[in-house]
Amino acid sequence: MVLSMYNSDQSPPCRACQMVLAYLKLPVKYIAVDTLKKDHLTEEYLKMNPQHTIPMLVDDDFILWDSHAIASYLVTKYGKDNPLYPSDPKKRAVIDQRLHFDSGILFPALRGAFEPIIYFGEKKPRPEVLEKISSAYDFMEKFLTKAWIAGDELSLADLCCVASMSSLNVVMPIDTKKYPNITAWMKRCSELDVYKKSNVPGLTAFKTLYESKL
Ligand SMILES: N[C@@H](CCC(=O)N[C@@H](CS)C(=O)NCC(=O)O)C(=O)O
Repeated sequence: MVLSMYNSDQSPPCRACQMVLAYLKLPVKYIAVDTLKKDHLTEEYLKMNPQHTIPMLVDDDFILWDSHAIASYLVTKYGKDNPLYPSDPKKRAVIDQRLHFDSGILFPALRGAFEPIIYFGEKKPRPEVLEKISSAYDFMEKFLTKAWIAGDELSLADLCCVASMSSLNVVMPIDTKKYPNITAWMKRCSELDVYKKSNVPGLTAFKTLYESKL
């Protein structure tokens, strides 16, 4: 097995995969992709991933993109029966639902906020974007009735959602009084070794970049 991942530490979906790789203690070679320099739009990259997104995993001759697909592939292939992504159909289904929530709600809200600022010179997030973030926070608060986003155990869904949520917190700080469940969950996540090792450095770089453009 030779794993490589096309990566940028600032990218929340890349950080989610980094946390999964670190959790499973898998050796990986990171290949830096600078989207500001359009590294992801080269002919060579597009041949591998026509959707030109990062993260992209290469496992020998197998190529896979999308952080959620990568995260579940890694546990299914290399972390058999790991509680991060249990094989019990109902437990797995709830985790999948939260992963789709990240993919369909959290990350699009984040992307809608940071792209116009980082890439297109806008100076503050648009009001409709802030409304989407606020609605995403409302959903998260309701989901978080247990310690972790999919129940009593830490799962892939926590690692993916916290990469997005910690970045959304840069764009629109989470109101600790209005969102006590989110606040407690974010604290729990921030105490994980993988969060400290694989989310904090990229999150700090994302914050610095985002704030430099305001
Ligand atoms: N749903 C995808 C989103 C990936 C994504 O959009 N990544 C951004 C960086 S944070 C990217 O690749 N942007 C460049 C592009 O889409 O062309 C995932 O979870 O991997």
